[in-house]
Parts: sequence; structure tokens; C-alpha cells
Amino acid sequence: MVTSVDTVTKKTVAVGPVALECGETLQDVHIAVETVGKLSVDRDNVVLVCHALTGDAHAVGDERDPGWWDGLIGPGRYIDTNRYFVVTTNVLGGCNGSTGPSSINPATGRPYGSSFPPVTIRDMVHVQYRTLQKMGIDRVHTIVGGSMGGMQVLEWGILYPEAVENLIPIATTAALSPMAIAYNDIGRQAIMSDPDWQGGDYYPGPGPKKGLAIARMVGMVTYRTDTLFHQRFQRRLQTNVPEWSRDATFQVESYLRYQGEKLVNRFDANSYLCLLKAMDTHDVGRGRGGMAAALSKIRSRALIIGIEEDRLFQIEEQRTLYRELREQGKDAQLWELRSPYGHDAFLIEYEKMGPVIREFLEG
Ligand SMILES: CC(=O)SCCNC(=O)CCNC(=O)[C@H](O)C(C)(C)COP(=O)(O)OP(=O)(O)OC[C@H]1O[C@@H](n2cnc3c(N)ncnc32)[C@H](O)[C@@H]1OP(=O)(O)O
Ligand SMILES: N[C@@H](CCO)C(=O)O
Repeated sequence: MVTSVDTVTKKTVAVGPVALECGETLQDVHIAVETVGKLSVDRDNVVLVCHALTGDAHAVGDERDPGWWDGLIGPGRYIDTNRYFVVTTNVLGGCNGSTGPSSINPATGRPYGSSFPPVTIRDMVHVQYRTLQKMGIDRVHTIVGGSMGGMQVLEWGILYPEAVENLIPIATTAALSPMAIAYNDIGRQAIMSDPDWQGGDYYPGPGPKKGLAIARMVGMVTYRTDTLFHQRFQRRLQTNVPEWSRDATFQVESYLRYQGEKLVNRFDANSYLCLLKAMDTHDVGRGRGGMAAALSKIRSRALIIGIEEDRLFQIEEQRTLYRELREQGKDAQLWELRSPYGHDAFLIEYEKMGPVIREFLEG
């Protein structure tokens, strides 16, 4: 029996030392967690939400402090917190309460900075698993996430097949494409060539604000579509001067610059670099004999959601995932969403995705 509880609980879970894929060990790892709803007596109603690149544990909020998936998750919503106990963790390597490059290295008493080791999506998932165990949770009803979150969803199905019943990977891929790696590197180079990056050891300084802003601008272009930019901005100017003037700024330029500044105010550049690298390393087949062999480990039902207009994680990548799971006889569904938002539709088109997710959860 689950009673109605819609308040968000925030905590930090001490996970202890974590041995990483790269061979290094991080001591004293802490993970920021938010939960909404109530854990059932049988502990069988856990929905784990995995966030994307610049997300955090705050998936569900309220009017004063909105969460990034409020449209999807909440009391009476598509993922109903009157029924499910929703857990979101900030990833390892992040900058919103979990151990990451800006955290204090217990060995030196100073921020890790450049000494923070590379982490992979698999490392993130192992840490999530241990975080849940510390919370007394051994099994998960559903794991859902988009983009980098979707990579974690897939790795969960492979690494802990007995611990998860349902997987909902959205706008993601079995292996990051060369084109996505290319975009990541433009962002990386923008950050690392900013003199304020200082080799990664810029704390307590402001860090490479300009470089991070440019990285976000590049990212935003890949998250949206030509159609949306036409609809929103056309060729309109933001400034009241002729187009040929040095001071002229198109609306789309103004928008991207604003988005860059907005990210700088809420995100750490070293974490951004760390998470880009984690995505670059994402390939479920790595060290497992290829994608098919890796996916064969999955025991869960799967609802794969793809966005036809996604230029970053192209729809064919989700179709490939679906086909491979089906050929192996797995219980997999594919649902293709159409949206002018492109990749970012997974954070915006709740009303389209929600009913499909609810139906899958009830199935
Ligand atoms: C609730 C949260 O998002 S908390 C943040 C936690 N992290 C995450 O959610 C993960 C990632 N989130 C995101 O990527 C984004 O927030 C999304 C995809 C969810 C939504 O994107 P948004 O930036 O909110 O939407 P959108 O692309 O419409 O941009 C709107 C902003 O651009 C501004 N803008 C629009 N046109 C212009 C322009 N011509 N010039 C300058 N600014 C402009 C708007 O004023 C608005 O500003 P605001 O965010 O301060 O209100
Ligand atoms: N808008 C998303 C895109 C990455 O999937 C984010 O900022 O995390």
C-alpha cells in the first residue's frame, strides 16, 4: 500500500571508495539523491531516473523550484508519484552534490581539478547501484532516462539484469557516434583553450566561463533543429541596427549566447569535460564482444523512445537497438516521436511521451 506523498526528499549518500574502469580508485564518494513518493512495503515500486548531460538529481520540483521532468513525473502524472517511489541521483563526476572534479580530494584537502580521474557510464551505473543498496533498495521497477541518461539505462540492463524489470532509454544510442564525439570535441576544445581553464586547476576562481559558454552554444545547436530556429527566429535581428553593422546581432545568436551564459551560471566546466568524456567512451559492446553480445545480457522489458528529428542521436540508432533486441527475442518496443525540438524533445514533449510511458508501465 502506498500513500500519497509528493514532497521531495534530498539527501547525500556516502558510497565509500569506488574502483573505476580506468584503474584508479576514488575515495569517499558521495552521491546527491532526491526522492519523491513512498517506498512500498515490498520495495517493488522504485523508478530510477537518470539525468542527461547538464541535469541533476532535481527531476521533480514545485512552482518555487521546478524540476526538469515535472511534466512527466509527479502526483497523478504519467509517472505517478502516488504509486511509484521516484529516485534520481546526480551522476558521479557531476557538480550538483555528487563527487566530481570540484569536490575536495580527501587526500589533499583541495579540489580534485585536473586530478579527477576519467569516469565512464559504467562507473556511473555501478555507483548508482551501490547508492540504491545503501538506501535499502535491491530491485528497481523501472529505469528511465534520456540522452546520457539513456546510456545509463542501457548499461543498467546489461550490468544488473536481475535488478531491473523495465528499461526506458530515450533519445540515446548503444554507442556514441563519431559525429556526436566530434561535437563533444568542439565543446572540449572551447573549454580547454580558454586561458581561465588553467589546465583544470582553476578553483576557487571562476574558471573558463567563455569556453563553457561556447561549448553550450555548440551543444544547443545539436539539441534543436533547423525547423525550430526558423519558427522562432527566422532571420530577425535582436538589435536595432542594419544587418551589416558590426553591432548587429541576429536573434538566434542572441539566444545561443544567452543559453551559454545560463549554463555557466549553473555548471562546472571540469564536470562538463568529465561527462563529455564519459559519453565518448559509451559503447555497450566495448570489451564484451560487440553490441549484440552486450545486449544479450538484458532480461528486462524495454521501451525505446526515439525522436525522428534528433540530429545528435539519430533515429536509426534507436531503430538498431530495437531490431537487435527483437532479433534476440527480447520484450522490446520502439516508439518514435516527432518534434521540432529535435534531441531536446525528451525534456519538453511530456504530453507526447507521457501516455506511451504510462501505458508501458501499466503493461
Ligand atoms: C527546470 C530546469 O530546466 S532546471 C535545469 C536543470 N537541468 C536540466 O533541465 C537539463 C537540461 N535542461 C535543458 O536543456 C533546458 O532547460 C530545457 C531543454 C529543459 C529547456 O530549455 P530552455 O532553455 O528552458 O528553453 P528555450 O530554448 O525555450 O529557451 C528559453 C530561454 O531563452 C531565452 N530567449 C529566447 N529567445 C531569446 C533571444 N532571442 N535572445 C536571448 N534570449 C532568448 C528566453 O527568454 C528563455 O530564458 P529563461 O530560460 O531565462 O526563461
Ligand atoms: N538539454 C540536455 C541535452 C543533453 O542531452 C542537457 O542539457 O542535458
